[in-house]
Amino acid sequence: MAEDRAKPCELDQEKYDAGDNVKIICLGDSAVGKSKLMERFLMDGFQPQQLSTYALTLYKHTATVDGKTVLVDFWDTAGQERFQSMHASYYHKAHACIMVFDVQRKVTYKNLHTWYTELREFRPEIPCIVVANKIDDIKVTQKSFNFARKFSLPLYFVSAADGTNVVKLFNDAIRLAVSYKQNSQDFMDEVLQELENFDLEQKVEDEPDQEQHGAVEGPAPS
Ligand SMILES: Nc1nc2c(ncn2[C@@H]2O[C@H](COP(=O)(O)OP(=O)(O)OP(=O)(O)O)[C@@H](O)[C@H]2O)c(=O)[nH]1
Ligand SMILES: [Mg+2]
Repeated sequence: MAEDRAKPCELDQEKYDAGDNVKIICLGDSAVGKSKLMERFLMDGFQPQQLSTYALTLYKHTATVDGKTVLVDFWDTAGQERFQSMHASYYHKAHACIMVFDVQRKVTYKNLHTWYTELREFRPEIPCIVVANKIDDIKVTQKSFNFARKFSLPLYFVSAADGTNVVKLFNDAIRLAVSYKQNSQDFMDEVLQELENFDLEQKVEDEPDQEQHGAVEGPAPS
């Protein structure tokens, strides 16, 4: 097993052009739970392969979309906050992006702007899902996070710790990636529409009249 892990992974970008292979990248500050989310989803058969490049993990996954087998490469990285940006090759030929923040740390939410700006520099059109992770520990509502709405991005409330919405998140990300590769926006529209009516299942409901206030980024109490 140790031998497998030690093997460098072949970074052959050409393979992403082939057939039904898609590349999905994960962005977000350190410790928001990117790796834990991937591990949660891929637990029954994931194969992390350490690349020779530091701190980059490639998770291989096989999915079935509309009866067809799709090979998915999930790209995960660590410690970006030290460099504040990713190398261009990380974005190269990505078909979808999962952008994670930690609902317990506001700074990780604020930094979504930086991540999103960089993503769009390299990949202006790929589907991007915003992920509010760690909802197991805290009561949150959709209204608290306007970023996704502002950019018309789907927003998922998840927990890598208890598994809430993790399978849905990754399956939808895969479908979006495949859909993007096939040059169709249909599934993106479907997801956005579905999430418009998305209620935080069994989570706290806000009073209806708070809905119009939107953002919660008020000044910190002195
Ligand atoms: N309560 C709770 N803790 C979580 C959840 N997901 C991750 N964590 C914890 O958050 C910490 C960071 O998780 P990682 O998955 O390593 O974070 P990361 O985004 O991969 O961080 P880097 O690799 O440094 O970029 C760990 O201590 C996890 O146990 C979650 O859903 N709920
Ligand atoms: Mg990590």
